[in-house]
Amino acid sequence: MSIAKRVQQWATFARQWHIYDCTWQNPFDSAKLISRHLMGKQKPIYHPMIHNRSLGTQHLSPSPSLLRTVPLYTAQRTMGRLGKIDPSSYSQPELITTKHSTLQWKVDFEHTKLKGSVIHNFKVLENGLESIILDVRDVNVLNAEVISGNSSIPLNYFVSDPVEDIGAKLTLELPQGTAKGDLSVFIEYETSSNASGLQWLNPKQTLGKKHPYMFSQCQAIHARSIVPCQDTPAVKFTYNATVEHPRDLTALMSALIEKKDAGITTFKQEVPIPAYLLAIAIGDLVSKPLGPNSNVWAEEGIIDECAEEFSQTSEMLKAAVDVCGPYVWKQYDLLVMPPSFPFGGMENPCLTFVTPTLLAGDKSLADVVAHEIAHSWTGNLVTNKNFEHFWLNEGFTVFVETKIVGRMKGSKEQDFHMIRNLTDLQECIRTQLSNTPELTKLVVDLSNCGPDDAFSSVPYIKGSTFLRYIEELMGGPEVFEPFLKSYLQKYAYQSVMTDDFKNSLYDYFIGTDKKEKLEQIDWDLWLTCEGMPPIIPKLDETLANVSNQLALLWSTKTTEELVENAEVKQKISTHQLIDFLGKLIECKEIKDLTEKKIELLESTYNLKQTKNAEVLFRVMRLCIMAKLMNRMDQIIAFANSNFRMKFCRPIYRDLGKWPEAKPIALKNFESVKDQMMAVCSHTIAKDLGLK
Ligand SMILES: CC/C=C\C/C=C\C[C@@H](O)/C=C/C=C/C=C\[C@@H](O)CCCC(=O)O
Ligand SMILES: [Zn+2]
Repeated sequence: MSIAKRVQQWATFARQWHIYDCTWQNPFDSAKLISRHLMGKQKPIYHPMIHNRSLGTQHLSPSPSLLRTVPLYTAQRTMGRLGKIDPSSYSQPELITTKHSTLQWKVDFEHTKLKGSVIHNFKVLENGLESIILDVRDVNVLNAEVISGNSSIPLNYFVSDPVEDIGAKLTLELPQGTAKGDLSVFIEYETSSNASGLQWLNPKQTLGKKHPYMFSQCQAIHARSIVPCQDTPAVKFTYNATVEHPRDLTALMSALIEKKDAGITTFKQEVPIPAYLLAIAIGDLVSKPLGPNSNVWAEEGIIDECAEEFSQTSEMLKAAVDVCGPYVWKQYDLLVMPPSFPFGGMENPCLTFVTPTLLAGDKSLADVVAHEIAHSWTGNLVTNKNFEHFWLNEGFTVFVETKIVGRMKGSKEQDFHMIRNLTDLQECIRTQLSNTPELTKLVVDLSNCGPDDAFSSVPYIKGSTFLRYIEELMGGPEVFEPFLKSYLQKYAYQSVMTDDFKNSLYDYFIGTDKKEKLEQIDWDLWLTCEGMPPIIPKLDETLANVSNQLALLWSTKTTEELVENAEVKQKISTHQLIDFLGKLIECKEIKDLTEKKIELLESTYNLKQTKNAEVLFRVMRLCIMAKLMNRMDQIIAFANSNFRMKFCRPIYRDLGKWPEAKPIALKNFESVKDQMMAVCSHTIAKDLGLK
């Protein structure tokens, strides 16, 4: 029987029986490998197995007769734990790692595709490596070659069936006897027109209305939709890129610009980065300086507003250097994105992407920039090895962000910043995570869950609360900040797991008089318990007392009583207003929550005029809580004004729980979902029960 026929037979058999090889490949690949083994062409290093989530894994001898005697188990999900190091990646960094990548892209706005190639310079870690496994998602691979001196040898390659949320596995078969050491591979490919990591806007969808726009968002695992790669943060590589684009547009990347020449821009990133930090944006963009080695980029219509809103960027950078040590990325630019950008900010190196919903007019939301600056150390320099340890990126970043706030505005503001975060965390655990309490753990299990579905504020806020607790325990910032610097220095340019942090904390303090304090940290409680942080450190509540008091008044008094109350008219800061509204939403019961009360709220705090998205978001949620059908146009207009998930997910979730409003929400979602990035439409569809 020919190999092809045998493979076909095995593929059918393996699909039916849910058989996978030991690295959780898909049935077709397993079939191919098993057949090669039976034909004597494959060393028996691949052990077919049957996986079942509740029964675990059954190892099998690769004999069809034996396989037939195994009872039929139905795998509930075909994902399983993909790689040894990273459950969200097929790649095998323990065998081979990417050192440098050279990207060559032609941006095709007409077909909404990137077309081109990548050369990966790998380091092979074992003699006799048989294949390279890369992650891909909806990518059309056209050719693959191994480069040897001035010539190249074509490679056999095959792409597996895709697995939901994860994408597919690209296997490049290496020549026999491939030795340890350097190896370069050229891959020619094009992206799909609906690559999950890219967003294409037609001119009408931009501010200027004249030119198209394209941008990427690769975190957590969407880099694989724009380039075949080891899409795991366990691997870090430098890169060069040459991008061919319409002449009248500006191309930017998460790198330094080397040269711009008539529609061709070249970039270099000399600091090793994980694939999720690859980023590109192309549009009709202009810039304004924010400081030495720092500019803000945006469409011309908003550039002055952006420069004003983010004018504290240089001061924030200085504070961050004071906390974390030298800045290694040379440039710190901001790019203010179109409103469909799904996050508040993304820490793409040299070029942070931020949402235009930060443009409040009073710099009150610019702390997101402090957060993204902090990532220059926590996340970008010291990186989580896989997304189960995402708190090492985000918890540390929020911790440093609050220190930047503290250095710029004092300790009362710093602690209020933390308290506000805790209000948001409580809301998130009560609503978004109510059906998935396992995702409220600090370290999560992503074996059967895509990172986008696990994303929440838990790693951010529970993580930073844990660090603040440890800081207090060890003796405060004077003692802890030198440790933080040493941890960042020790693991700079590397990827880490929670145990690396734990070990370095012990190594640092074990020989000091703080040794006994270490024993008090209940790691299990903090890392694996569900719910709110088990211990809330003592925080200065001066500023929070005002928002607490207002939430209490507005939730317990009638509208008539409030009209007479002088306390509700006291002057409060924008942050106190945001926290007060957030706490009001969290109240178990709000007395007399009527149109009249919301109108009084709006007139008392000038809410009708506000352009602050955080304020507007909370007012819209209160309108939904009050079931004000006459405000539906305003609610939908807010939900359509931007597709930042922090805002539109809760709005859709709230509407989904209000029977009269649900059909309106569903209809609106259907009409706008194609303008959203894939991650946003995917998660909202899940929240609404459409997936
Ligand atoms: C425990 C969670 C595991 C993995 C999640 C990792 C990534 C998920 C993915 O959906 C990407 C997240 C990107 C976040 C970027 C910026 C955030 O800091 C924004 C926070 C929300 C906001 O302000 O809009
Ligand atoms: Zn972050």
